[in-house]
Amino acid sequence: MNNKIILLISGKRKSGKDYICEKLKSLIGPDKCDIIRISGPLKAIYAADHGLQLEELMSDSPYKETYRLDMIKWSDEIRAKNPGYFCKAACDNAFKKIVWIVSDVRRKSDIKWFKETYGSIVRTIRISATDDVRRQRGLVFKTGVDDEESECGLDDYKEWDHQVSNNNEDDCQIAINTIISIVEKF
Ligand SMILES: Nc1ncnc2c1ncn2[C@@H]1O[C@H](COP(=O)(O)OP(=O)(O)OP(=O)(O)O)[C@@H](O)[C@H]1O
Repeated sequence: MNNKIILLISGKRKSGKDYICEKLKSLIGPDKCDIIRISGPLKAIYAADHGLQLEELMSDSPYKETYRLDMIKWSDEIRAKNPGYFCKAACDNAFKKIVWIVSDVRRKSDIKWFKETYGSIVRTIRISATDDVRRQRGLVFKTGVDDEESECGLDDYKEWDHQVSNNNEDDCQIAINTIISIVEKF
């Protein structure tokens, strides 16, 4: 089954990327749609390289935070040599579905790789929420995370196909409707 559309989702921490992506997947249907995380194989490769437990790295445990900074540095070194390395690994490992939702697009090089690889079926979507709302959802600013490329690399990107807000349930519903109508056009 070939992809008909690939949605690249970007947003700051706690903007609600996972929340919206999970809703989209259940509305479109898991038989037609899957969520891809570029950080999925990244964490698996990092864990294997460093003798760590992948399950703990993937969960929301304090353990994950301990390695977050080092993982960013390590992956930046790999990306410097091959910018699409982790994007390709994520796609290679993904189930073939009509709709792929890539839920953690963080860099201009991620968008470039997807557009070069998949062309016109790629749509870019930026989700935003105010700083207050993000803090209410548990965001605590971390130097070395929130001021790094992995978090800020797309702040000045201007070519989003669609931009949606997710400050509350009403916003979320509008965002979902907007994205579903994009998918239905394909
Ligand atoms: N529209 C919404 N209504 C209610 N709760 C929401 C909404 N959007 C997100 N949340 C909640 O806010 C928290 C953060 O959302 P989520 O994990 O989806 O953000 P994220 O952008 O994926 O964050 P991170 O980049 O840190 O993984 C979660 O607890 C989620 O349930």
